[in-house]
Amino acid sequence: MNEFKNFINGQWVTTGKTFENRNPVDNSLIGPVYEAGRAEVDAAVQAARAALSGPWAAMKVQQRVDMLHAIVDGIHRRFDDFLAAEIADTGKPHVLASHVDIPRGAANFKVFADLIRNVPGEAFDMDTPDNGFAMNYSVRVPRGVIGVVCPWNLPLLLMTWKVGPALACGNTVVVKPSEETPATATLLGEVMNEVGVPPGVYNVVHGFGPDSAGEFLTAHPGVDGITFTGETRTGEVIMKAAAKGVRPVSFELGGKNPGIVFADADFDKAVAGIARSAFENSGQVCLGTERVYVQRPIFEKFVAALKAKAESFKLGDPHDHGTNFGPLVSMVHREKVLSYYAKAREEGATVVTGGGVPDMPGAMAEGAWVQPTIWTGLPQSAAVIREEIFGPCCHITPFDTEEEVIKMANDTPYGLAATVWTQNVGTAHRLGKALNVGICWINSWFLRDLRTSFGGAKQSGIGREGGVHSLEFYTELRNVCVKL
Ligand SMILES: NC(=O)C1=CN([C@@H]2O[C@H](COP(=O)(O)OP(=O)(O)OC[C@H]3O[C@@H](n4cnc5c(N)ncnc54)[C@H](O)[C@@H]3O)[C@@H](O)[C@H]2O)C=CC1
Ligand SMILES: O=C(O)/C=C/C=C(\O)C(=O)O
Repeated sequence: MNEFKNFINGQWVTTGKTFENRNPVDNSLIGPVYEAGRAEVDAAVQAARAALSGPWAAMKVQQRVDMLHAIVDGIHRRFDDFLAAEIADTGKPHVLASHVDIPRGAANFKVFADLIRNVPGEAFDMDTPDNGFAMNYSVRVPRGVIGVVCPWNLPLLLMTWKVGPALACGNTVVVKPSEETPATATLLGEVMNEVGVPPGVYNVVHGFGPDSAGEFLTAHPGVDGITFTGETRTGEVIMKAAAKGVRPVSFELGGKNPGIVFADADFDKAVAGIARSAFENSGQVCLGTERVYVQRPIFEKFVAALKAKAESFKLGDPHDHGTNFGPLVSMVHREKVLSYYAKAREEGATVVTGGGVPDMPGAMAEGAWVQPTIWTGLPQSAAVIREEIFGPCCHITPFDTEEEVIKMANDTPYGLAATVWTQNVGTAHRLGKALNVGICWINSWFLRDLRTSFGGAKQSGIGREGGVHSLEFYTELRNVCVKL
């Protein structure tokens, strides 16, 4: 049995209180997690603050870059350990975790190590009233101690997406992984020690949100900035905590993302693309598609083709390389998703496929499984078209004109991502401009260049991360004006 300790100042810390980490494949116990109380969170923040003026601060940029590359190598060296930990915590299939989660966990350090060595500053000469001149130039300094609050859907990927740039910029971090997925953040602590990252630079505190480690961390006055991915309502609570002391936040929040398929799209690619965006990671991706709009001439054919895709997924043991569909993250989350499956039926949806719990063999019958599900026939006001479900399901609505579909796609408080399928270049560019989202994919989905901006419009987030945009949050930009 594994146990999951807090990682504070380079040391493994237990506490008097534990909670259970369970494997959603069969609801079996993975092991206990030591919940951090106020004292442990305080110790982690103090350690992170002390590390800001220790050997970490004294490192030249190139030394920090080398250290980040050592972390990349460390993750690759322990690839199988990370893979096993992520699969156990989430139930996600081997094929997904080995191609997406763990490689991206390493890449998130590499991209920011490369960036920080190459990023230019700004400089302005100016004339002065005494006929002299002055020179202005910018320097970027670390923001300080960063509180990193993470979700469970892509645990290593999303945590390192924040920790990578934070460390590249010279900050120190206190990470609060999701209570559902404590393993890979903990394992990363071992890598940090193995490669010689100074104590206090990377800390991990385990626990829940309210009245637990999440709240204690985000309310802690020693935290200089908070980066968070998760539900919009949680973002509101964290923002209130951050208001005390006027600490900046960077948020990537919920979504209700549209997928739009025009009649001129490459049909097979569009079906495969929407199948991925609706069902990958069992629909537990904030960028995923839960609202599909298909132009009327191909509507029936598209519904039938997506149904066939949904019914072709292989559910089963995530370690089996043929499995491409896993359970939801927990029994609690399954209750939420199944409540929407019931709501869709109550609201009069046509259930094209799925809508319930699959028949799983043996111990897997105890796991958090749901069927991939497709609905049609509901009005835009229906709950499953308006609210984030975060499950493997989508509703498909027909549309006639570009104007009509833009209106429907934008009719949501969210604005994270969209995926549009068309072969008409004009349509593609017009949609790219008209959809009120942070990320618009054309003829693709989740195609990530880590140098690009990433984040959400409206209630889907605050700020952008990725490439140089991450520097805006993880550094203070200082202007130095020298009168010459
Ligand atoms: N990437 C995304 O956009 C994600 C969205 N979700 C959505 O959120 C729903 C609920 O999932 P949860 O895991 O409960 O998301 P959540 O937003 O409640 O939790 C995310 C993280 O925030 C922490 N947290 C919760 N309340 C907090 C508080 N008051 N102060 C500080 N930290 C706090 C949690 O412990 C966890 O580490 C899902 O059903 C899904 O709809 C969930 C996970 C990821
Ligand atoms: O590629 C990324 O950086 C992030 C992808 C997915 C999410 O942010 C999410 O599901 O929350």
